[in-house]
Amino acid sequence: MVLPFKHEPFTDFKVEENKKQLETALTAVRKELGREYPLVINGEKIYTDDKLVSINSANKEEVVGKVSKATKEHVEQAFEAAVKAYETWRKVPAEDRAHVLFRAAAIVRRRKHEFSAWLIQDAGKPWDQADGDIAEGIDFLEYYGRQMLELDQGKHVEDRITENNKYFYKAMGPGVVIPPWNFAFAIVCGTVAAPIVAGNPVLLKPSENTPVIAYKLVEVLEEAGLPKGVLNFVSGDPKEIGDYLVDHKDTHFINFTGSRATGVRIFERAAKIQEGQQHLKRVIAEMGGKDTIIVDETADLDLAAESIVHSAFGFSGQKCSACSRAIIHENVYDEVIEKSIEIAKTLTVGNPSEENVYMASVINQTQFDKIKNYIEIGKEEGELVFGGEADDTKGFFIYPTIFKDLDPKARIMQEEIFGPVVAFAKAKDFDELLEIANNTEYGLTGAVISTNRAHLERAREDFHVGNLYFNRGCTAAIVGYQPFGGFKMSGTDSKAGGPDYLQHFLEAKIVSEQF
Ligand SMILES: NC(=O)c1ccc[n+]([C@@H]2O[C@H](COP(=O)([O-])OP(=O)(O)OC[C@H]3O[C@@H](n4cnc5c(N)ncnc54)[C@H](O)[C@@H]3O)[C@@H](O)[C@H]2O)c1
Ligand SMILES: N[C@@H](CCC=O)C(=O)O
Repeated sequence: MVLPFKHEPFTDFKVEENKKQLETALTAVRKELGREYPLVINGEKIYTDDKLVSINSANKEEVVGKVSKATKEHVEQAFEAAVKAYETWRKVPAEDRAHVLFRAAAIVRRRKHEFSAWLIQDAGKPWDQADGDIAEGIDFLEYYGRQMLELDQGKHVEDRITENNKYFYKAMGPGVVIPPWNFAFAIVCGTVAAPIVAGNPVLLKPSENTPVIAYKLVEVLEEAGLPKGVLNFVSGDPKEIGDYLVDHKDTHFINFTGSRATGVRIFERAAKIQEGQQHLKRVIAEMGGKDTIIVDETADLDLAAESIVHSAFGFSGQKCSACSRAIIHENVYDEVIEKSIEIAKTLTVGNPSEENVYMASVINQTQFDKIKNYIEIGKEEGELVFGGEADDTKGFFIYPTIFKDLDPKARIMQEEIFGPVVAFAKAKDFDELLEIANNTEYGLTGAVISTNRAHLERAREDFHVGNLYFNRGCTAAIVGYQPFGGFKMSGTDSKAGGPDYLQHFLEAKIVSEQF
């Protein structure tokens, strides 16, 4: 008997005891910085000479950890282990598989602050964002465990006289999980836990930016009782092993989350049948966003400004769901911009290890340079009304940046920046607000701030995004409450944390017996 799913509560760091616990965890984690981590193949820990070096993006000198790099030979060994493990793991009762996830959730919950501390170091997340990321990871474990118990019952189909029909779900075979760095615990946890609880062994290739926290998850699942070979940790350079993982004949599914460019590449490659391959690969590709908040003339303007600013600048805009476009009715345009600037002025930028830092550094030099370049493009395309500063002397810091008066077709209105930059444009009526909101190739999240019921109902039908929010920001979906995934070039709309997600990793079978 498991309790009904409820999402993990967030930690209130205004409570002195909670604050102390996180500070203690940060001190403990600092003592571990610079350690070396192995690959894990068939339960064996393998240290290689060649390493991925993960650095603290807020302090470039600080090495978080050095993680072994898999070669193609390691990947081959991992496939062998996964193929072998499939024969036994798929026959382990669903209840026992679910219990591995529940035990893992309990382990992470007990060590929550330690995991947050690792995320603060490895991914540059401020305290509240790190805490939210870990809570989401726990939610995925709890939610997918319960989903598996439910799906294990199969679905009802009809019988005729002297006939018995059973419709049930079975595992599909080993697969590959390729996550991004920005939800370095939650997304890794969810994209690994779902196929595993469904009975499929996994090869996990973490992001090269955040391999340490991914390794910590592998340790937890091992401690929770996951048999060897079911989760193989093959960190490495995607240029060396990425295609090899995707193309492999034993890959049954690729559970990818990341940029549009990588997702499309994987989607195309996975379609090609390799020698010895006897199945079609499934691709789950959750990709980028160019997410929009629209504000009509009836809106609560304080709510509008709050929603835009926090959706745009939370975790420095490094969320696929981040608001990077604000489209405002012309009657309230100036006021919403003024209010947004006033809120943006209050945001603190600094080292995420410190308390009360709202925004920290962006993940690496490449992202820093890319965002800076977009700020220069924005200066050509619109008017810079707030921020625009960047400083990479110690870490990769970009300050909250607001542009106004953009043409909807401008590059900073169309291309994913993945940084703390939001662009405002004006529209004359609700039709135009919606038209601009829909005019990108992405379709991930969006929000409408309005008190007009007809406008909200119109948006429900015509605002073409996978996650649409009314009178709130467009980030922070909760597992089991707002399943997550986008339309158009934002991906395959797999709806992570939703009731249909596990079916991506299962095959439905019918057995019909005649008496
Ligand atoms: N839709 C969602 O749910 C969602 C969630 C989080 C992030 N994202 C998107 O992810 C992007 C940011 O993440 P990123 O910078 O890590 O993306 P990325 O595409 O650079 O990398 C994602 C993963 O793909 C791997 N990879 C890179 N090249 C590969 C190749 N040729 N073959 C196989 N794997 C390869 C990387 O090592 C990493 O593990 C943004 O576009 C963001 O919007 C989407
Ligand atoms: N699920 C997260 C976004 C994940 C992508 O970066 C949200 O809803 O904000």
